[in-house]
Amino acid sequence: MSQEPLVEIRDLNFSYDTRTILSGINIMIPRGKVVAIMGSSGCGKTTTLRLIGGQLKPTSGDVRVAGQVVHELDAKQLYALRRRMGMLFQFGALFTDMSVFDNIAFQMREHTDLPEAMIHDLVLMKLHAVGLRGAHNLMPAELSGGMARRVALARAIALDPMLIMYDEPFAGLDPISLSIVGELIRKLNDALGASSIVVTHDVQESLKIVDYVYFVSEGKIVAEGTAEEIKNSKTPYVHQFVWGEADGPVPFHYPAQKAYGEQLMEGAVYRG
Ligand SMILES: Nc1ncnc2c1ncn2[C@@H]1O[C@H](COP(=O)(O)OP(=O)(O)OP(=O)(O)O)[C@@H](O)[C@H]1O
Repeated sequence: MSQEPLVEIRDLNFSYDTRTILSGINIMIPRGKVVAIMGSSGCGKTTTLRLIGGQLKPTSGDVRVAGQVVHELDAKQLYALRRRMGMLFQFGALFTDMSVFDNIAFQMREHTDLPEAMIHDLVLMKLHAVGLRGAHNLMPAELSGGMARRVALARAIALDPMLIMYDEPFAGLDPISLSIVGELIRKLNDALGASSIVVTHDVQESLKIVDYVYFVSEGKIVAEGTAEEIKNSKTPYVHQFVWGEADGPVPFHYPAQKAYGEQLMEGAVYRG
């Protein structure tokens, strides 16, 4: 992709203590585009989002957002940058003791000096954008899973962010809600003129709405391309992931110590 980048990740390495999570990652998110980061559980997708948001610092390499190196910002600059990022956390995570209205107004009250009358209108506009204007008085417990996710989307765009990050936006949704949420991700991105990053396992749903995909496996980018290129990819890992095959480069079994009996048979256990 040759467009102007909003997010640029260069030669990024990240470890928790001695455990390497990401190695040599290069990702570019152009302005106006929706980009997916896909890969199996534990491959480092959420970690990548946390590095972009500045909650974690790289071991080496850097993440630039709107031209700024995130880990070089001081607390005030980082706060200002985060204000321009919207985030949908895994499972939406609404505040359960606040109404739908207050969940969305929360961001505006925290980060702006807008008068309450204007916040009121803006909240209703955001809810209208996700088709839930009529639900503003409900509590999260009164929402279906799909509605709750849409409220979380409205909250993620409360401050008109330039970058929206979605961590598993499709998890646990029925097929209809899934496609509504997918279409909203695309529609909200384009209406705001923002860029979006969608971290997901859900290949089929995201291929319908994204411009570009990065595949991460064991902390490295193993494939990338447009949705069309990914669908037609012959790369074994991508093929296995896209078509949900049990056999392929991704092992079915998590690497385990051999059972005691197996070790005995191989003479691997010393019996003194
Ligand atoms: N605070 C932490 N300390 C140590 N290891 C961690 C910490 N947080 C995450 N990890 C490990 O880092 C690896 C990557 O985690 P991450 O959450 O980025 O994966 P993921 O690709 O988002 O997975 P999933 O799709 O299951 O959410 C995992 O093996 C996880 O166990």
